[in-house]
Amino acid sequence: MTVSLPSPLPDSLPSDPRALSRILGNTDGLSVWPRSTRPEADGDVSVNGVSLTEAADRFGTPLYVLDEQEVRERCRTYRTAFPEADIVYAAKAFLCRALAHWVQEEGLGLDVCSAGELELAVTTGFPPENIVMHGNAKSPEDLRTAIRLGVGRIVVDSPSEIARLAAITPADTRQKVMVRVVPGIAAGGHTKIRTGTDNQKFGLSITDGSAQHAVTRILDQPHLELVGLHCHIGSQIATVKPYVVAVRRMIGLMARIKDQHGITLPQLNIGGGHAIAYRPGEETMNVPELAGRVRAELEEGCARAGLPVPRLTLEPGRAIVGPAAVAIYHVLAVKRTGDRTFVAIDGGMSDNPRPALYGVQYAPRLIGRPSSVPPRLVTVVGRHCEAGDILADDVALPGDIRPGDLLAVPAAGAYHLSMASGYNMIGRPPVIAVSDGTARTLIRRESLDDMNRRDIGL
Ligand SMILES: Cc1ncc(COP(=O)(O)O)c(C=O)c1O
Ligand SMILES: N[C@@H](CCCC[NH3+])C(=O)O
Repeated sequence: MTVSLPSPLPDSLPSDPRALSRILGNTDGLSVWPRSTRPEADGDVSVNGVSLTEAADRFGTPLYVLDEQEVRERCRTYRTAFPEADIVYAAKAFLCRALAHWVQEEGLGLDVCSAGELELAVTTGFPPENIVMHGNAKSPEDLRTAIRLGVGRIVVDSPSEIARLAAITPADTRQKVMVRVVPGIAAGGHTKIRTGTDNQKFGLSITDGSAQHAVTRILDQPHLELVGLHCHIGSQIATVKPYVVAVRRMIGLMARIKDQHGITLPQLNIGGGHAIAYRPGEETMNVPELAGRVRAELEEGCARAGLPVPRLTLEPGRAIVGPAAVAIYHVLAVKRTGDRTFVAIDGGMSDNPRPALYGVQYAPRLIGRPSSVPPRLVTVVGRHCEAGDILADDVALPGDIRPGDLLAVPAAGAYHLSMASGYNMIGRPPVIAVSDGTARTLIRRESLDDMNRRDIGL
C-alpha cells in the first residue's frame, strides 16, 4: 500500500466545504469519504443526507453504510472516461442484489468468480451475456452454472479447463472464452495482490509459452470461440504505466497469434486494480488519465502491429465501491498498557481482514459528539482474539475518546464484507444504503440463530 502518515485530525469537521474537502481527501474526485459527506451539529456527520449517529442508533453497530449515489457516480466516471469500452464491475469487491442492480442500471457488466456470485446476479435480473466468469480453479459446479445460465465470456485460467468446458458446452452452441495471460508485470499494493508476474497462481505465462499453448488448444475445440485475451496485473495500483506496458505486451501476443493462426482476436480485457485512498493524502488512480494513455497505446500499438483495435474491457472493483461505504463501530474499551493507548471497537478482522492480511492502515474518526480535547496517538484495534487485529496504528483521536463513542471508518466498501468471516462468532454486520436522506437495509445483521442453524448438533 502507499504509506503516508495520517495528518493530525481536527476535533470537529469544519463547515467550509474546501477545508472539509482537504481533510476528507475529496479534492481529486476519488475520495476517502463519500462526496456527499457533510459535517452536522454536535460532531455528527451525514452521508447522502443520513446522520451516521442516527443510523448507528437505528441499525446498531458494527454497521456498513453504502452511499448509492457515490457508487453510481463512480460507474459514470468509468463510462465517461472509456466510452468505447465495456466496464465490468468486479463483484468480488462486494456484491449484493441492490449493488448488482445499480451497476446494471449504470450500464456496467459484471465479473464473477463462482457459481454463487453468478446465481445471485442472474436471479436479481442481471443479463448473463454481460457477465464474465473468472477463477484460477473453477469447480465443475461453477462451469456448469456458467453454461446453464449463459454467461457472456469465460476466462480460461488453466489448460485442464479447456477440455472440461468444451465437454459441457451444448452441441449446438459455442461458448465465448478468453485466455488469462500473465504479461510479466510487477504492480500492486502488496505482494499478495500482485498477479501480473510469473510464479503466482493466476493466468498463463507468455514467457514459458503456456498462454500460447492454451490459445492453440482452444482453437482446436469447435464448441469454444476464442474472442480475446485477458490480463489482470494486480490490485491497488495507483500509476498508469503498468497498464500501458500490459497493453503493449498483450498486443504483441495478439500479433503473434495472428501470425501463427491467421486469426484476429476482437477483444482485449485489461482487468481492474485501480487504487483508492484509504487515508487522506494517499495516491489514487486517475481514471481519465488511465483512459487517455491506454487508448493511445492501444491505437499506436495496433497500428504498428497491423491489427484492428480490439474492443476493450476493464474490470474495476475497489474503485467503484471502496470509497462509497463507511463502517461505524462503537468503542468498547480504552486502555493504556505498555507505552500505548488501545481503543478497542466492536468489530475488527471478521468484518475487515485487510489490515491483518496486508498490514494496511485506516483513518478512523470520532463521530457523534464534539470534543475540544487535543488529539493523542492511539492504536485502534478490533475485538478478536488475535494480536494482529489492528485497524489503525498511531492514529490521532481526541484525547477523551472513551467507551460508548462512535468511530467511523471511510473507504470501507471493497474487500471488507466480501471477505468477512465467522471468526469468534460475532456475526457479520448489516449493510444499509443511504440515498437522498433515507436509509434502507440491503443486508441484515447475521444473528446467532443464523450461525447456530448451520451446526446440526451431536
Ligand atoms: C480478474 C480480476 N478482475 C478484476 C479485479 C478487481 O480488482 P480491483 O478491485 O483491484 O479493481 C480482480 C481482483 O483483483 C480480479 O482478480
Ligand atoms: N482482497 C484484496 C484485493 C484482491 C483482489 C482480488 N483479486 C484487497 O483487499 O486489497
